[in-house]
Amino acid sequence: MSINYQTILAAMPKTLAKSLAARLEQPFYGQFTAAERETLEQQSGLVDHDLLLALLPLAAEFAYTPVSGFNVGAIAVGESGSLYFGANMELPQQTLFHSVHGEQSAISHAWLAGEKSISDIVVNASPCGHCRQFMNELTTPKELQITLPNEGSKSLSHYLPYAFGPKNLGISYGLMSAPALPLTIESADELVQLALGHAQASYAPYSKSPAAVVLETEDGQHFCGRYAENAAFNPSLPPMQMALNAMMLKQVPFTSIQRALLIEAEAAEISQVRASKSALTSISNVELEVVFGHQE
Ligand SMILES: O=c1ccn([C@H]2C[C@H](O)[C@@H](CO)O2)c(=O)[nH]1
Ligand SMILES: [Zn+2]
Repeated sequence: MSINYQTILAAMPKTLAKSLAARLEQPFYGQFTAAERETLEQQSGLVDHDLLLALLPLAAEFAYTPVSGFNVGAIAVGESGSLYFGANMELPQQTLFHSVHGEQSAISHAWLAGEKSISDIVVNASPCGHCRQFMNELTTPKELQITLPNEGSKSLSHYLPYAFGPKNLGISYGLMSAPALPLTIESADELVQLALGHAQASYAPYSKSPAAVVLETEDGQHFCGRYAENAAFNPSLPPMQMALNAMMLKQVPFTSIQRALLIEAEAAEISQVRASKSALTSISNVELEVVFGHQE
């Protein structure tokens, strides 16, 4: 997991490569603030979607694809104007449903960074049906713009007509804009408290089963994943996948995990325990710790 920036920069427009090279001398974790985006625009002469499209090869470099070797890069624009990279992730020797798509990765990146909505998704391949359905959970299908290299910008409604979504199941809010879920745990363990906050912020309007994962590395870094449910159920993104994807975006090897914690609600409708264990065992020997909270 280490990116060879030189090769990527060499294939980019010269003005952008120069501007990026200066920025990449600092640590870079697939995120540009609105101010950094403006600097890139000014220095490269590429604006709006042209800049985002030109950045996609860099986003795709973050992918981990031991099965397909097909790297998808995506960029989500948050309401703050910040840019969030996303890339697809496959787990080695695992059934394919553990995979995270590039679009899901960019959206969860923005969500974990505190964004409440997304205006644009720019991606280097046409979003698959699963991703269109995942994005429809954001409940802004008319406003959400999808931009592809040769297709310009079109709304999600264009890509997903006759959509099935939260409203069909009586839910009026959506992913990134949902009320917090009630969950309590009495514990002085900092990792438990961190995971608890993410479980309360997780999105589970259909199963009412909040869940979050925190992965701790040997050098004390924490990577969090919140459960992101979907009205069509199968495109739901499990918390373990989101946490592993956060590690991937920061280019931290999975072998550095020293603690893995899952929090969910006692006696909840559904459980993430077995799926989380099965995902974790494909990349780590660490035993999953499970802590149950109480839903009031
Ligand atoms: O919209 C799409 C379509 C596919 N993929 C990924 C999933 C898998 O890792 C690889 C091959 O399908 O590409 C995405 O990330 N987004
Ligand atoms: Zn997809």
